[in-house]
Amino acid sequence: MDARSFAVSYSSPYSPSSAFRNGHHHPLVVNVSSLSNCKILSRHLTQICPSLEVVRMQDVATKHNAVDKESPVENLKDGLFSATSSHERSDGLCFDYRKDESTVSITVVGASGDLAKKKIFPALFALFYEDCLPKHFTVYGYARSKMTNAELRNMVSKTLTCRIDKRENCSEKMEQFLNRCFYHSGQYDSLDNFMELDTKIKEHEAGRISNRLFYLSIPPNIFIDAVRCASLSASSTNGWTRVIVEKPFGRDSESSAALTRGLKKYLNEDQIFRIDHYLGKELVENLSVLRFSNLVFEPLWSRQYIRNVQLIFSEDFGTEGRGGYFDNYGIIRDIMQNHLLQILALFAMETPVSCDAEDIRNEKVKVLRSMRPLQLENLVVGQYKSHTKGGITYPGYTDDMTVPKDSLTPTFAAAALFIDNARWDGVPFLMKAGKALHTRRAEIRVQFRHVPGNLYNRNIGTDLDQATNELVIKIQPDEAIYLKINNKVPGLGMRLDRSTLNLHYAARYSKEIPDAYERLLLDAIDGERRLFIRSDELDAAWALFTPLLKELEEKKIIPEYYPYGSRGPVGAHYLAARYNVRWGDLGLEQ
Ligand SMILES: NC(=O)C1=CN([C@@H]2O[C@H](COP(=O)(O)OP(=O)(O)OC[C@H]3O[C@@H](n4cnc5c(N)ncnc54)[C@H](OP(=O)(O)O)[C@@H]3O)[C@@H](O)[C@H]2O)C=CC1
Ligand SMILES: O=C1O[C@H](COP(=O)(O)O)[C@@H](O)[C@H](O)[C@H]1O
Repeated sequence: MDARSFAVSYSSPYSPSSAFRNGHHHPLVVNVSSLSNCKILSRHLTQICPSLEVVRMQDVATKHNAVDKESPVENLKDGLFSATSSHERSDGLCFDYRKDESTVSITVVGASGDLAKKKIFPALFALFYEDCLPKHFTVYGYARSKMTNAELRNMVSKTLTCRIDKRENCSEKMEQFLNRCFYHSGQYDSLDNFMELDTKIKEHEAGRISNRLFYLSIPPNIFIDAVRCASLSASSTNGWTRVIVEKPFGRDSESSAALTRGLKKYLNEDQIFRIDHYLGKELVENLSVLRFSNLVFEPLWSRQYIRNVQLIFSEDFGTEGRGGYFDNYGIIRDIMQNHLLQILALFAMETPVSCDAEDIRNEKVKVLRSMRPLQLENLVVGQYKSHTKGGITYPGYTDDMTVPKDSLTPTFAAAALFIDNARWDGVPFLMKAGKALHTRRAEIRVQFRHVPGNLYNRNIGTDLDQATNELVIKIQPDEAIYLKINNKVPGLGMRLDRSTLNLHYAARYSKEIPDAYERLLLDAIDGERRLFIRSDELDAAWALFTPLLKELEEKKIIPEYYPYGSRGPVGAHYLAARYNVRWGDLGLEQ
């Protein structure tokens, strides 16, 4: 940061406009107390001066020595950002100051792989298309495969799509994006190869402040090698360096702790962004909004009114090509211990002090630590077998060439979990996750208690369960939030039926819903950690599943076989019935 910068402490009475109107032709460097203040101020600034570029400088001053020692910004901490504009306006509100503009270099480690092609490059392009990426950004693909820049661009171009609702300038934008993508071939454990990458990155940084994001899109056995080399040979010397780590974060408490120890040899906890892409899904992000910004839900959100909660994940395809990875993990580690448990924690946590990452993650950890470790008697496991339907034969799990023929790895699991705290005592949280089932969906179902002394019991019939309210949060596909209520059928008689108050996203919002990876990548670039998993959360999550996973493997529990494309093992119904629960996704009306 240049010595001509000046600092202003942001508190609510401060008006950013005064600083501009005073005619300062310097970068405005503002110390704000929190990320949300930072965002509010940033909005104010850009309203006053639309051509202004606001750049967060988080971590710059504190972590590295590159800040000019004479600079008044030397001691500023989190929330620091600078504002610069490239266009001077005639009213003098804006100024031209480019020297301290920062760059963001995003390296996709494992760029030749499935996730990079399917999710990461398309998400980066979508962010670019929406003008969400910083002005000076560059993307690097890194992997062992030999490729030229042109070959990487060609590979990436095949998976880029534009928003359906905004197709203008699509091919032009794609070309601009691809021109910012470069490839470097190297080994994941080579300090020299990462040094070469560093040289390339520096060329593009052209002396600006350097911020670097590494996305580890590689198998977990090489995470530490890659982090060691990236950190020692290619981390930023004057800006931030962050690493997005993909799951799996180990396969039990011990291996997860070892991975964390390995990562922390080279990184601080706040440089590690453990991704759980379900946290980036629109309806999962909306869960807290639904609970904490609507008076009608939060008072009902406890054992007093809620009978059970169901977290359901189902896919209508098998492991298809990922059997080698999957067989070492199974559905409990692949979906339950992370995606479904994260949703459960958000669903059940107490009101956080604020929306700041640490406040939310503190509450999630408390929920996880209040849970009983999963017991074998509360678990049903299944594995899909081959099935022929309509002349087509669908393969069984062990038909996959990469899966051992005698594999007992579960591709389906149903579990009953309990939170032993005052709010949720005795409420079963039922999870169900499976591959090769009859449908693809992810949803949360909240079944409420019966209405005490219901005046209308006579008009409902004998099945009271069918008449209780159910709130469904449909995460995917076809996002929706709907509440099942009882309603009088219009007419002279008094007959009740089940109706639905439905917030169907496609009907309500014309804007296309961004992919989870877009939100998460943007957050990682912004240094927003709210949707990433902290190490103590991870430890608490593994503590719930590790003893059971060991028992399953030691006892060689045989899964219940279910046909490809079916509704899964019947054992899941018995498990639910033990807690007087009926799975909400299997009824006639869903
Ligand atoms: N694919 C998906 O849908 C999802 C993936 N993930 C996680 O994301 C990460 C990446 O996944 P994905 O892209 O599917 O992985 P891939 O198996 O496609 O591997 C990515 C790249 O890593 C390199 N690689 C693969 N195996 C090895 C090896 N044994 N030793 C060294 N390098 C290797 C290859 O690049 P090269 O040979 O060119 O070096 C490959 O292109 C994994 O951790 C995975 O668990 C998480 C959620 C979903
Ligand atoms: O993490 C994973 O998620 C996918 C499902 O993600 P979705 O966003 O398509 O619902 C799953 O297929 C995969 O097995 C798992 O590793």
